[in-house]
Amino acid sequence: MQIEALSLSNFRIFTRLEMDFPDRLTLLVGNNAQGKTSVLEAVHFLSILTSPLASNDRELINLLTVQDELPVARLIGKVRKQEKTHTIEVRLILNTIQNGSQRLRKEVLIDGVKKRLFDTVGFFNSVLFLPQMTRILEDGPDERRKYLDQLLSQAYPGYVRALSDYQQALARRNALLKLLFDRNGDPAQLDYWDEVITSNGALIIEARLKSTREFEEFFGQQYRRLTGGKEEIRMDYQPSYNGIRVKNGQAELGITAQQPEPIGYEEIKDHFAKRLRALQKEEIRRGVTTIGPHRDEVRFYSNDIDLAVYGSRGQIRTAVMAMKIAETQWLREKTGELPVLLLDETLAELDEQRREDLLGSLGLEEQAILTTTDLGLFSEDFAHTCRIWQVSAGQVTRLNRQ
Ligand SMILES: Nc1ncnc2c1ncn2[C@@H]1O[C@H](COP(=O)(O)OP(=O)(O)OP(=O)(O)O)[C@@H](O)[C@H]1O
Repeated sequence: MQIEALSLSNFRIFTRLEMDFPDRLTLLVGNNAQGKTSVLEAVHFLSILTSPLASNDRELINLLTVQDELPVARLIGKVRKQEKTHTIEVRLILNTIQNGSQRLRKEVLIDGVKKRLFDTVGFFNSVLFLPQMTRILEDGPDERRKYLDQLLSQAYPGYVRALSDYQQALARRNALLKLLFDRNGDPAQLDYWDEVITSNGALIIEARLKSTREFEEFFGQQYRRLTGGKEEIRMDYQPSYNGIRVKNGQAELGITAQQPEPIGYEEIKDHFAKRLRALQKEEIRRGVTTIGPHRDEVRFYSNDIDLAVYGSRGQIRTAVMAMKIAETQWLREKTGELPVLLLDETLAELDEQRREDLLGSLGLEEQAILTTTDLGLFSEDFAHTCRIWQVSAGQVTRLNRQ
């Protein structure tokens, strides 16, 4: 999998950008706040049609353009996949509706043909590493669920659709729970939404359980390698309907005793539905759905120590680096091709040995795009193997002939 060229208009700081990339290594050099990360963000956006850096897509539209009558940001990637070249075009269109408020519409075209968003996520694969991604391990369960969802959306067709249907149904079910409480209504009205929630929820949980187990192997190998064989990593997916709560890094028994983990779709759905029924009265009283994939947790343990609670800065940094390398390998297994690796300011965070390890393993097979404020972090030999672009105030200039 490769990206050959990128064209942006009105995306973030770029009113206009045209770039091309070689098969292997590209280095984006520039001072802070010039647009380097935004190039990586744009490439990754072509994979997952969302940005881990923005709370909503509107933020991605160039601020000056937002004043236009019909603001549009456009991203076009020429990508190579299974020996064929394709064009992915994404348009972010800010429509003003009757009451003056604005609504964002997202359109995707592959090779000039409009496609449904669900069908295009994961058409092109990339792995993005940002220094702030240590948050996946350090912050609350939301970050880890988001991480898993974005990873899985590239590998499992149908995952994004199940997630979107689940989220919509969840909002409707929560509204109905409140209504039933206020009006003392008939709880049988919940049956339809319970079916939608449990059928989509079971798909999501099944995919998450399965992929966590598969991914753990790749992750474990990389983590062992980066810690000189001293540390093991374990991932633990904890469905909320099992009633497990995690406190201070310890799994506690919650609403019910821990059930053996169901494995297949039917079993998960059945188990989830039973728990929902058992909790019905309580949920009507609280007006909220208390179990389901939106409340599930995934924990990471290094030598049985919960990294979110006890992980040192260095351990967490190493774990995230291992996680990203593992993602490329896991995605290769799922899709048959190596994804494009996007590394933002990665080297500044690493000690010299790890820096050399990483650079030594880069670009041998996959295509990688790296950013840096300091070209001095790279050896001359390494820099010679890269195409170097200078990024300055939303403009790019090619610095060498690579
Ligand atoms: N929607 C937008 N419209 C215009 N400018 C934006 C928009 N979103 C972000 N910016 C600007 O883009 C710049 C940040 O770009 P980016 O994060 O890509 O920089 P960078 O070169 O990676 O910097 P650093 O080295 O600090 O990470 C900032 O100046 C920011 O204000």
